[in-house]
Amino acid sequence: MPGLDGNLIRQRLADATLYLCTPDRPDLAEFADEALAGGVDIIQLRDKSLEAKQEIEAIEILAEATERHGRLLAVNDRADIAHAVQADVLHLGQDDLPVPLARRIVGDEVVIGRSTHDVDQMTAAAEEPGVDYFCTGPCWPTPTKPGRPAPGLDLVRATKSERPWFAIGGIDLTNLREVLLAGATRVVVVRAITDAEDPRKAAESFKTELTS
Ligand SMILES: Cc1ncc(COP(=O)(O)OP(=O)(O)O)c(N)n1
Ligand SMILES: Cc1nc(C(=O)O)sc1CCOP(=O)(O)O
Ligand SMILES: [Mg+2]
Repeated sequence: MPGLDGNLIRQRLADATLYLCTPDRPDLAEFADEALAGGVDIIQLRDKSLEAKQEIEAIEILAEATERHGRLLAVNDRADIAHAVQADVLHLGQDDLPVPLARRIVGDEVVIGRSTHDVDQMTAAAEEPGVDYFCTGPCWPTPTKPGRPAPGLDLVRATKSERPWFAIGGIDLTNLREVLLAGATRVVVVRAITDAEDPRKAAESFKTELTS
């Protein structure tokens, strides 16, 4: 099955407001289905404990769900896996593959995103050729990324870009308003949906606030 056309991927990215990263879990198919039904626009398998074979198996579960819901599938860190599974999105942090090298592997159709943690990184990601979107964070220190210092909402306030960008880190339904007031219009979350008793309802609540 061929991957999605790059223009369609970029259109979906432009419209995306809610991005979910999830580890593998026993109920991954059902969880992804609920989160996507609730309005998650992009879903990424983020699980550092998996070997490549298990990672691909989990990504294939997400691929089935994102295709059915017409949403985007993201792969973290691994350009080779993103290419092999025909993912829509590859996400790269500051210590991951340089963007030009990743582009050689995934080609031009796939959207590439970057993590940024200070104003210099954010400014670079807003300009760097080959970057389609970037994230700024963490907004608050988060156990999901232990040891990563949080630039906080000051970085969100400093961010201005024509490129789509997402705030990340420690965001939940109790502080989402603050993130939006600081200037973000898109967010990435992990625990706020992965730990929710009802992931569909949690995603719906995010979407309601993000789109109102
Ligand atoms: C959408 C999104 N934003 C940020 C990250 C973090 O990337 P990175 O800094 O490379 O850290 P790891 O996730 O690889 O631990 C992300 N994965 N996705
Ligand atoms: C994976 C990740 N990257 C971050 C960054 O700042 O780049 S913060 C983060 C974890 C976000 O998890 P939660 O929503 O559970 O706080
Ligand atoms: Mg990474």
